[in-house]
Amino acid sequence: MHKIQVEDKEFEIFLDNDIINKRIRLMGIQLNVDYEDKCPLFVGVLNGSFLFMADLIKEVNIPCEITFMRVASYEGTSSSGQVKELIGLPTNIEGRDIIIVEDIVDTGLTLTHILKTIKEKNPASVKVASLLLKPAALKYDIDDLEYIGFEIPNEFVVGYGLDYNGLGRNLIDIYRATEA
Ligand SMILES: O=P(O)(O)OC[C@H]1O[C@H](OP(=O)(O)OP(=O)(O)O)[C@H](O)[C@@H]1O
Ligand code: HPA
Repeated sequence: MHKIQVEDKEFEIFLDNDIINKRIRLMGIQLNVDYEDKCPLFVGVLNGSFLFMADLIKEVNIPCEITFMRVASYEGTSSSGQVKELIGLPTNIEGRDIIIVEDIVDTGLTLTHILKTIKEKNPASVKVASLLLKPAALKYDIDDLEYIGFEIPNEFVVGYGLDYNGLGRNLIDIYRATEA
């Protein structure tokens, strides 16, 4: 089993880059079908979504626009319970079809906050594309989670944009912590 160390934590390989890219290709195909004849605005949630957004958008061949917002709630491996909006939405989104792009939905706190902010601005529609979802960790009901790459167990993961204390985002594969 391929193991790595990030700061004080040991991780083992969980999803390799090949599997991630195959799944993203399928997600792109689904988006091309669902948004045919539309021009959606992809809203990436920084920092974690930057690699997923880059790879997903390469699979999208309909007209579309891309923007980013930045929020933060995690300290180490746990949610602080508060979502800080560090960079807000720069674009007028009234009447637009919005696709929020997240790397992971864990407790759902971040997404709940983002959905509320976005819906207040009267978009035509809002859906979420998240590479990862931890169903067992969800504490909020989220109806708009339309495109999920992988449902994963309630374990801390790192790599492919996801960090542990700011480290590990550059790993091309996704790893899981070997212990809590
Ligand atoms: O469902 P939740 O429990 O809210 O967790 C999910 C959020 O946590 C991570 O962001 P983080 O706050 O760590 O910021 P980052 O994207 O800069 O890593 C991740 O990118 C999601 O946005
Ligand atoms: O498992 C995780 N890993 C990295 N960042 C996260 N943010 C929420 N859950 C996670």
